[in-house]
Formats: sequence, structure tokens, C-alpha cells
Amino acid sequence: MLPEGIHRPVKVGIVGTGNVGATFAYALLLSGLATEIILIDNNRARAEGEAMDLNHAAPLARPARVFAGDYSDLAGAVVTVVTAGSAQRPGETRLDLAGRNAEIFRSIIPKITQFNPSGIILIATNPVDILSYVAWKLSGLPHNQVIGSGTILDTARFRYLLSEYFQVDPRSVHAYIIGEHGDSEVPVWSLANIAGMRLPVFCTRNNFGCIDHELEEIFTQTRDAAYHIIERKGATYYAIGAGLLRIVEAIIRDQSTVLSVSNLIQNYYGINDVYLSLPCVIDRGGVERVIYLELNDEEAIGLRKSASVLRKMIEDLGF
Ligand SMILES: NC(=O)C1=CN([C@@H]2O[C@H](COP(=O)(O)OP(=O)(O)OC[C@H]3O[C@@H](n4cnc5c(N)ncnc54)[C@H](O)[C@@H]3O)[C@@H](O)[C@H]2O)C=CC1
Ligand SMILES: CC(=O)C(=O)O
Repeated sequence: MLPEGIHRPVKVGIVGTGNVGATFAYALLLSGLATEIILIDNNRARAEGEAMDLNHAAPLARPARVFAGDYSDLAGAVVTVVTAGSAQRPGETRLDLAGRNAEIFRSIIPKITQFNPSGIILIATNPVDILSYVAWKLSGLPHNQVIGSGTILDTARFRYLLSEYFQVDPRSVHAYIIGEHGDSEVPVWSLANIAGMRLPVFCTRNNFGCIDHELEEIFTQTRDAAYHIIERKGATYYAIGAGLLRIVEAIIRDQSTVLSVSNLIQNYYGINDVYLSLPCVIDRGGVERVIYLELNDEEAIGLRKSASVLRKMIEDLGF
């Protein structure tokens, strides 16, 4: 039986069933978006254990077939989400993981495309922009089919923190973090708005004191959130699980949703041949297009700097 509102089988693969992969799998199962969820991990017992635990939730949620599989089971998957690899230890940056995880990708990505050359690959493994570029190169797929979760998470963190400051629903705050998912990311203050009003106008018209250093602190908290969470609980996974689900929903339901994700950037404020995040239109084919933002000078400089950090890392890895 297919889940409510779904009229044809929808397969989703997950490679890497650790904290992030398992949390995404749980969110996906509860969402009812997929009819088949394939869990792959080089720790087979872990994938099997997660499949058993998830299946026991199916009678309480919505029916879907969840199983620990092999790469050949990915044939026909609409999207394969990759979360396999090492995570940051306390004090490590995302970029510290690049070499280790690029090696893992050399074995994973060709196996995904061997069995599923037409599906979308969605990367979450860090450093996500570098690994998405590496995955794109190793896959031989068009870049619109290989997406990084990028700053979907940072944008969510930013909107949440702004919503706390302005005392409105986070969904009513429209603001983006662009560039690297990491230390060089850039807040687009000039376009941030509530009810269509840029923040300085919103503040003046609504007698709301906007204090520059408090807003700057909101960005600092956004950028450094992963460090603070990892120090406390060792890993982050709920918000990225929700972010991956939002991207997968836009793909499966062909929604043309604008989300900040990582994709190949060409001819954008002088930036070329690098994966980084900008608001993109996501539909059944993956990234349909990258939206050209009107950035101020400071933001454009920040974006170019972020791109150069990522480009250097790609070159250092030999891609
Ligand atoms: N993009 C984002 O916003 C976020 C990314 N991450 C990243 O996601 C990745 C996963 O994080 P966690 O789930 O916390 O780590 P984890 O250590 O809990 O899980 C990683 C899983 O990958 C598996 N794995 C390792 N090598 C493999 C291979 N060759 N083939 C198949 N499976 C393999 C491991 O067995 C393990 O189950 C990390 O790189 C982390 O930094 C984490 C949070 C947010
Ligand atoms: C770990 C990570 O990339 C994050 O939570 O932002």
C-alpha cells in the first residue's frame, strides 16, 4: 500500500546511517514521502539495527518499506542522501575532515551512479561544499543532479535566532546565509526582511530597537552553532535531518522551492568552478537554477572570499 497522497513508488536511499543518516531516515518515515527507504552503511549491523527500529514505528506512522540494503538496491531511487564519513570532533573545523571523507567518497559515489545514474545525489557529509564538488566530479553526472545541503542548516539557524530577537514565527523571517557551510559563510543582511520590509525599516516602523552589535551577535551564534552543540552533545543531527527532509520533499513533490543549497557556481560575482550555497530553485530534476542575488559590496566581497577558501581546498585535494 502506498502512503497517503503518493500514487507511485518513491524510493530514497541513505548512505551512512549514523546520527545524521538515522535522524533523516526517521524524519522521512514520519513524513510519509517515501514508499521505500534503503539504508546502507559499511557497518552493516548498524544499518540493520536502524531498519528494525524504524520499521517498528511504521504501524504508528505511515507504511513504507525500510531495509538495510546494498548499492544495487539504489536502482530507481529518486534521491540518495549521503551522510557517510567522519564527523568533527570537538575543536575540529569542517575543513579538517576533507581528506578523510574524500577518500570515503572515492569508494561510495561510483557505486551509487553505477546502479542509479538518473537519481539525484544529496550530500550532507562535511565539509559539504568540498565533498559535493568531489561527488559531482566522481559521479560524472550533470551538476544539477548533485546537490549539497550547504547552508540550508545555517539559514534555518539564522532565521530561528532572528525570530527570537524579533518575536515572530521563524517562518515569517526571510533571510539567507550564503557561501561555505562553515567559517567563511556570509549573512545577507541587505535582503533580510520581515513582512517584506528590510530589517532597518521594519525596526523603525515598528518601534523596534535594532542594535547593530546584537544583530552581529546573531550571525556569530549562527556561524558557530555547530561548535557549541558539538562541545555539549558531541554531534548535530536534528536540524540537518529536517533540512535534508525539506530538500527531499522539494525534489519528490517537484515544488520549485527556493532553498539555500550548495551547487556548482559559474559566472556569479566573478566566482567560477566551485560548489557553494546560494538560494536555488529545487524541483524533481534537482537544482533547476541558482538565483542571482543583488548583494551589496561587503556581501559580494565576503562571498568571493568564501569561494576562494573552497577553491583552494578543492585544488589541495587534487580535484
Ligand atoms: N551538512 C551539514 O549541515 C551537517 C553535516 N554533518 C556531517 O555529516 C557526516 C555524518 O555525521 P554523523 O552522522 O554525526 O556521523 P556518524 O559517525 O554518526 O555516522 C557516520 C556513518 O558513516 C558510516 N560510514 C563511514 N564510512 C562509510 C563508507 N565507506 N560507506 C558507508 N558508510 C560509511 C559509519 O559507519 C557511520 O555509521 C559528518 O561528516 C558530519 O560532519 C553533520 C551535521 C550537519
Ligand atoms: C556539523 C555541522 O556541520 C553543523 O551542525 O553545522
